[in-house]
Amino acid sequence: MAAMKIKVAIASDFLSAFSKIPRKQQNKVMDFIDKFRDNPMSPGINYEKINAAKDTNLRSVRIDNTYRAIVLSPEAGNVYLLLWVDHHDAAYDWASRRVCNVHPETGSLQVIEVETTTVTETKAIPAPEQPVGMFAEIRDRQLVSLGIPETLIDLVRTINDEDELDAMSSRMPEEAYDALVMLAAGYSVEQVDQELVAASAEAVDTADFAAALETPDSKRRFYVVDDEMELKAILSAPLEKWRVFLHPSQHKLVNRDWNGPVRVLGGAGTGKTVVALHRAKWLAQTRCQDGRKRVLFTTFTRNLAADIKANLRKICGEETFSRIEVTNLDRWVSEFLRKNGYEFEIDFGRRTGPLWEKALTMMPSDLGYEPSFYREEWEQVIQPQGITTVTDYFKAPRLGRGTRLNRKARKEVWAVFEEYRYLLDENGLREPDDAMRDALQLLDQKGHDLPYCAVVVDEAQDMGHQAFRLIRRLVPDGDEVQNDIFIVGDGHQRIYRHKVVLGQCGVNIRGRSRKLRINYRTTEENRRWAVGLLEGVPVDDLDGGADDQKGYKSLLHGEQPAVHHFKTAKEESDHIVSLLKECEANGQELSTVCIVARTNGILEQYKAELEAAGIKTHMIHRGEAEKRSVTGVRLATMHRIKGLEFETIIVGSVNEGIVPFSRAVTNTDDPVVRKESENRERALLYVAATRAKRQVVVCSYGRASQFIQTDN
Ligand SMILES: Nc1ncnc2c1ncn2[C@@H]1O[C@H](COP(=O)(O)OP(=O)(O)OP(=O)(O)O)[C@@H](O)[C@H]1O
Repeated sequence: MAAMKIKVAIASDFLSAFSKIPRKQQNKVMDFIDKFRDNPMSPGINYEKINAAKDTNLRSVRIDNTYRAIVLSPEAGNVYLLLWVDHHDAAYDWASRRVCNVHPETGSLQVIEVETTTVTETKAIPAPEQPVGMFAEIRDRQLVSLGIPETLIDLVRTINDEDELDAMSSRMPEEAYDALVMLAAGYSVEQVDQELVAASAEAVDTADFAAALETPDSKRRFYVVDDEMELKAILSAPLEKWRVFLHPSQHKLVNRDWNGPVRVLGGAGTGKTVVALHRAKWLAQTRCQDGRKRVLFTTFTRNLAADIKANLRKICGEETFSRIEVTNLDRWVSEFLRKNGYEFEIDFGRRTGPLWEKALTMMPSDLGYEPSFYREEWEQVIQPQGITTVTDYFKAPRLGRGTRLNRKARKEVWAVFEEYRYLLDENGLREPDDAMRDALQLLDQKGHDLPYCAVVVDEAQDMGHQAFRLIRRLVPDGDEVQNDIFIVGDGHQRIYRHKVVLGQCGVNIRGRSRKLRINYRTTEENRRWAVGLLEGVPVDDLDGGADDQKGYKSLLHGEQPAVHHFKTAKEESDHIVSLLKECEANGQELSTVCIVARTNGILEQYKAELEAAGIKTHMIHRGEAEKRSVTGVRLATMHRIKGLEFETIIVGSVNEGIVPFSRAVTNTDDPVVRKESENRERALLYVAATRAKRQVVVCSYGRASQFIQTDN
C-alpha cells in the first residue's frame, strides 16, 4: 500500500519568530526544518507533550539546549505544521495560549489565542438575552458564517467601537478581524460574505487538517513546503512575507482565469503591486505556454519598473522570470518606435516648452483667455482624444473644462494648436502622447504580431487615454480572449495630469473590477492622517465612476504623525538633523529614513545642511531601484518617492506657496482646472505620507501649508 503523502507547512508567525532569533540558532532551525521536511516521523526528532497546552495536538521540539520549536501534529492525517520558535519558556508559554481548529463553516485552519478567563472551548459566558456592542445587529450564526471562531463570539459581543476592535485584533484570526472591520464600516453581512468568504462547496470536516490547508484563508498564514529552493529563499528573508503569503482577497485575484480585462483598485499600501507581481508570475508560469510569448509588466515611472524587476527576481525562477518583460510604458514606446525607424525625438517638455511659448503668439486677442487656458485645453481635450484637425475639434467633447467654447471660438483657439504642431514637426519633436498614438498607428498599419500573451499594468491612475488605447492593442482582444489585461491603480494617488476612462479606450472591465482594503504598509494612525488630506476631494475609479476609502484599514498601529511648525528654514533643518541623530542613536539605519520635499531645489538645500552636520545623504534619482546596501538618509521629491516605502518619512518645507506649489496651481484662470491642480498637490502629500511604514514627520516653516494643521 502506498504511504500517505506527508504535508509539511510553515506558519507565517513562525517566520516572524524565526527572524528574531540569533543567526546561530537560525542555522540550527534550518537544519531541523530539513530533517523535518524529509521525514517528520524521524526518530531523530523528539516531540514532547506540552502539559499546559489546551490543544493536545501541540508538541515542542528541541532545537538546542535553549530553543524550542512548536509543532502541530494532529492525530488524524499526515500533516505537520511548524508554528513557532523561541526560548524554551517563551515557546511553552506561547503554546499554552494557543489552539488550532478547522473552522466549521469556512474550513480554514485557525490559530486562536485563548485567554483562559474570557474564552473557552465551550461557551462558558452565557450570552446576554439581547446582543450588545457594535455588532449587536448581527446574529451569532452570521458572525460564524463570516469566519469568526465560535469560541470568540462572546469576545466579539464585548466590542463597542473601532478602537476596541483594533485592540482585539491580535486575539483573532485575520479573516475574522477583516470581516468585523467591514461590518464596522457599514457593509452588510452579504457584502462581506461576497467579498471575503470563499464559499466552501462541501460540508467541512473539522478533523481534516490537510484539506484545511488548501483554503485561501489558510494560505494567508501557512505555506506548504514542497520546493526546497523556494523554502531556502523564504527563510533567507523571513520578513518579506508578501513573497509567499497572500491575503485571500489578493489570492482570489491572482490565481484564476479572467474573461477579459481586470481592474483592481486600493488605497496606498494595500498590496496592489504585490498582487500585480504574483499575477505576472502566475501568468508566466501557467498561461504563457507559447515559448515565443511573454507577459508585459508595465508601469508609469522608471523607478517603479526598476523595483518591480528586482522583486520579480525574488519570487520567480529563472525560466518564469525570462518570460516577463518589465518596462515603463514611455520607454516601451520609444524603443518600439526607434526599432521601426521613427524619425522624431520624444520630448518630455525640455525642448517642446519653448515651442509652446512660440505657438502662443497665435493666441486670438478677442477671446481674452490666459495662456494657461490653451495649455489645459491641449492637455485635457486635444491630446487625450488625439485630435489633429479642426473638424475633429469642433465635434470634441470637453468634459471637465470650466469654460464653454462655441464653434467660432474653437476655430480661433485652434490656431495655437495648429502652430504648435507645425513647430513640433519642423523641429522633429513629439510629445509622449503623440508618440503613443504614432505607435498605435504603426501597429495598425503594419499588423504587428507582438510577443505578448498578457499585459499587467501598475500605477494605472497616471496613465492617460493614449496609453490605454495602446495597451489595448498590445494583446489580442475579443470575446474568447482570457487574461489579456490586468490593471492595478488608485485614483487617490494621481499625481500627473492624465485621467482615464478605461471604457473609452476599448478596455472593458465590466464585472471584473475588484478592490483591496487592507493596508499592509503603514499604521492606522498614519493612514487616517493621510486620508484626511483628501477629504472632500472627488476621486475617480479610472472608468468614469467614483471611488472612496470606505472600509480601508491598516493592520499595524503606532504613533500619530508628528506635525511641526518652525519660524525659519534654519530652525526646521536643525530639527531634522536632531531627528536623524536621534534615529541613529536608537539604532535605526539612516537608509530607512527618507526626506521628501516638493522640489529638487529644496532637497539640494537639505542635502547641503545635512552633510554640513556630518550626515551622509543619498538622492533618489529617476529610474533607480531602491538600493538598500547604499548607506545614508534618502532624499526624494514627492514625485520620485511614488511606489517606494521607508520606515520613517520626513516631509519637509510643507509651506504656503510650496505645498501646493504655487506655480502649479496659480498658472490658470479656469476654476475647474485650478481645483484639479490643487487636488493633485494634495495627492502628492498623500503619496509622500503613505510611504512610511512606521513614522511620519511633517515639517513647515514661515507660513504653513493650508493642507496641514500645525502645532503652533
Ligand atoms: N500579502 C501580504 N503579506 C505581507 N505583506 C504584504 C502583503 N501584500 C502587501 N504587503 C506589503 O505591503 C506593502 C505595500 O504593498 P504594495 O507596494 O504592493 O502596495 P500598493 O497598494 O501597490 O501601494 P502603493 O499604491 O501605495 O504604492 C509592501 O511592503 C508589501 O510588501
